[in-house]
Amino acid sequence: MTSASTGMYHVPVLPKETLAALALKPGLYLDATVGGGGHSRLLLEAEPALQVTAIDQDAVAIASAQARLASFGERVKFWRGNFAEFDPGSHRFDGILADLGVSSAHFDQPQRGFSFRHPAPLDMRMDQRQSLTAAEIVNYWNEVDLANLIYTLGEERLSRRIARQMVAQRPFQTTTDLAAAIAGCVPASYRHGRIHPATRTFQALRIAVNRELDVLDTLLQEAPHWLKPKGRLVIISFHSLEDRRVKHAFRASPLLTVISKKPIVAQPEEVNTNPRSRSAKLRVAERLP
Ligand SMILES: C[S@@+](CC[C@H](N)C(=O)[O-])C[C@H]1O[C@@H](n2cnc3c(N)ncnc32)[C@H](O)[C@@H]1O
Repeated sequence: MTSASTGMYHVPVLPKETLAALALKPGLYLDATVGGGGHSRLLLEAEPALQVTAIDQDAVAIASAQARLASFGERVKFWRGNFAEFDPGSHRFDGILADLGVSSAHFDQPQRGFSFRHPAPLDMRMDQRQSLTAAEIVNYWNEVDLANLIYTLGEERLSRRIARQMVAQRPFQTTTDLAAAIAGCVPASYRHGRIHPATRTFQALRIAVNRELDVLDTLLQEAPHWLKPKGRLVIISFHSLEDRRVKHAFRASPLLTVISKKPIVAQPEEVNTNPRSRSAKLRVAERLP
């Protein structure tokens, strides 16, 4: 699907696995990360007596999902904001889905600054109402804090060297300038590796700008309370920092029983057609009766 209004498109990962994990039935579901509406659409099509509350903090994503899900009318309600700040009021859900992180649509909008393949301001905010941007971190944080950030959130072993280079060459205006500086300070073997040498640093910046681990912790704490008895909580994550948190929170929650002992991953056919699925890990838990 390409939405005429926004051009946003997102192929949902683990589609069959997500539907199975949610154990769909007539009722109310929460899509905490509606994005382009791919997963919500699958849910709405699979079960005609199902309704969805759809959340996204990104205005472009909400507009795109509204266009994509328009045909379902009143069966979908939208809320723009961070899932960590969502208040369900008196509603309780039969299932909650969170497909974490950024969507391919974010990378398809070069001006948002998520990609180092196109020159753009160092932005990286999913919610453009917030004030912290990647430019502020890159241009104002001290070297030690930058190195720690790149090491912990990017799992980048050359974090110190990259931080030193960033401080020496700043201020940076654009994504491509920053990526070139990083590529220029790493050994040649690293430059010719499987991924671009700036990939992990960009991941770290994005996670920090959007406080992705903090808001995930809040969601993992709150979401079990938003479920009906036997309601399902399904989280799809894309790196080990997130997956570890999901695993531990599910185990530690007195309200949940773990359904997936091991994370569910994509089949080779899906990885071949949707590269984003390669690192997807789905975990599912159920609210105790
Ligand atoms: C991977 S995409 C979801 C794609 C969606 N499942 C689909 O099939 O189209 C993640 C979306 O969640 C949003 N998002 C990420 N973290 C969020 C948060 N803490 N609160 C609200 N929305 C968030 C992003 O803006 C993005 O649009």
